[in-house]
Amino acid sequence: MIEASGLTKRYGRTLAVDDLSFTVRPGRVTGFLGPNGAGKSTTMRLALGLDHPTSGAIHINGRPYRQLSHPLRAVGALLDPRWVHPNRSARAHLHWLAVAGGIPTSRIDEVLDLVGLSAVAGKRAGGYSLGMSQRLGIAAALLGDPEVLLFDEPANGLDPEGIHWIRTLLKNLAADGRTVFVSSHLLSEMANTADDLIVIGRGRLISQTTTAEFIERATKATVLVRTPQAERLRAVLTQQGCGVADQPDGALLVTGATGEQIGEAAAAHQVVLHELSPQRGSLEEAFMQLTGDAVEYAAQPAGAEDSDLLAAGR
Ligand SMILES: Nc1ncnc2c1ncn2[C@@H]1O[C@H](COP(=O)(O)OP(=O)(O)OP(=O)(O)O)[C@@H](O)[C@H]1O
Repeated sequence: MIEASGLTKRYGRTLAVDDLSFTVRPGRVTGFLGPNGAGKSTTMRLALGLDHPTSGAIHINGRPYRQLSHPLRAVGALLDPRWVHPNRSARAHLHWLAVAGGIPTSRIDEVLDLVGLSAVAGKRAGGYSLGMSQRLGIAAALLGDPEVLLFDEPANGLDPEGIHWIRTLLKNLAADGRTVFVSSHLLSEMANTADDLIVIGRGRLISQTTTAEFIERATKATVLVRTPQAERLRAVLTQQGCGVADQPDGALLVTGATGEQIGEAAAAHQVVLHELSPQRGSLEEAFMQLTGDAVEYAAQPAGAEDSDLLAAGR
């Protein structure tokens, strides 16, 4: 369990984390979402005792990180995959961590196997790709077989097969009863993996819900209607309090009623329908609607990557 209460971190004039309160429960994957610069990494660093809150607190299993008696066995974290000494092999790096953390060295081969690095475990980490470094970082996080796991953007640098692998791993870790807290600036990545979502923007909490509720609430349901009697239907629906917007091709986009309700209203007023199709906003739209005003860095459209465009709320 991870609990933040009134967590605040100020760097000079920047309020990186602003009065955040949330709970991350065991047995579930919790996605920690927000555009670039929202304060996700800062929150994770505060959780791991790598920085001090300006005010408020973040506790792991009821205590601040620094007061945990066996921190490596209680919490595993992947923050920056590139912090490994470049001349050290994956095996040597994990050996060093195991000895320092009082973890049996027999665990090294288990975690190397788990992350698929056994074949390259003797090679120097400086030659690893970003994806391999991510896997080594995840191996290090799992070394102490911890109950609580924090991963900062774990899919960074992974290819599609690697992304699928990390999704399955996160779900399995949660199914074991662990607390799994994973940051990402991409909602699409989290929507398939996370059971719960904590969404922040400019350091503040925007929403904490289950992923299903978030999607349901944030995507505004609309119904696309085609009829040769558009004016008549518009009058009927407007009278019932629906929103009706004209589409360039003559169709109507209706809000405030389900397809069923629109169909029944049309039948009651003898309006012929040619099409009645419920629309669902995309997850990215939902995320952008929620975080659009909370964007720290607005990317330039020219040459910007998709992820930057998303983060910039475009
Ligand atoms: N050590 C620091 N000194 C000064 N400002 C900092 C420091 N660390 C973070 N910040 C600022 O705090 C804010 C939040 O940054 P943070 O890295 O936590 O966001 P993030 O959500 O993790 O973003 P990203 O997705 O880009 O990693 C940003 O404005 C950042 O510039």
